[in-house]
Amino acid sequence: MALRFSKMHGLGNDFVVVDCRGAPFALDAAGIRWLGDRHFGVGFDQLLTLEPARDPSCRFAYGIWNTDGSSAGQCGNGVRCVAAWLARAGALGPGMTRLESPSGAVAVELLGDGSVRVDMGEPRFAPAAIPLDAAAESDRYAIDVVGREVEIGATSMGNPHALVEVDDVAAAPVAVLGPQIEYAPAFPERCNVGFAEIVSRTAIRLRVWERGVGETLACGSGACAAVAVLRRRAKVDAEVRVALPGGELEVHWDGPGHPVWMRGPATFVFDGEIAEPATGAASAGTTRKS
Ligand SMILES: N[C@H](CCC[C@H](N)C(=O)O)C(=O)O
Repeated sequence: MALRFSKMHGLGNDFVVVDCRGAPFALDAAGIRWLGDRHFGVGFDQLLTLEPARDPSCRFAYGIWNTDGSSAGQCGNGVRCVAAWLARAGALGPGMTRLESPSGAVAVELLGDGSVRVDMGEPRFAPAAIPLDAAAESDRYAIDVVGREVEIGATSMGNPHALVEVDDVAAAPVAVLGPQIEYAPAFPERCNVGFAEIVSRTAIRLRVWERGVGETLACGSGACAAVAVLRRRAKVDAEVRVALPGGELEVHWDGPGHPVWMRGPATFVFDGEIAEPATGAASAGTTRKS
């Protein structure tokens, strides 16, 4: 059966969006890996499935899957695309709307310039909430990464994030240290890994190694996590421009007791449909991935 989808992106963090409001998504993890394969399938950083809400305070729900077939609790660039997709379908009007992410409700608002503002909820710093294996909550942790100590900050935006401060983000060892921290024993559910260069109290540069994906051109929850960790260290102000390889996000956090606000674009690329390959062909296309 043909699978209909929309290809979208938020600052080059790209998505396949599938409308599952009428019928549940049919692909298993191997099928998701095939769909996410840029050579044998469509290709995406995340698959987003639009679903009926279970929480009565939310209009719709969305599911998030990484290219390795694993699921994620939050996706900041993705939720902006979900909102834009629903608005194009006539299902979302103006004003704030609550949407149900796998880790709870977020609120979205489509702005007149086509950008989307999102209440991403409060960052959670308690180690158990991240989850991070640490004796006590701190704004710095020294974790063991393949036999040496690396200093990180950590928080949950509904998904786990580690943050490494660097002097020069262009030279940061993202492809080496990213996967090593993603799989460090201190993170029992692995983590997304941000590398942040502080430019000023209102601007940072950020690259993110995403759990289950690799380095992406942008990571919305990663941008929120970076600002939360750096603000907790009193290194940035409440309003921060986050420059990612794919473009810029505005992030605002007033501190404990307040949600993190994120604003950025949501872009349609094309609508399409693809036939599922016969069994075997799908897995053949994914064996090259670890
Ligand atoms: N691209 C997403 C984050 C995906 C997170 C995912 N890789 C995970 O396993 O948590 C964003 O814009 O926030």
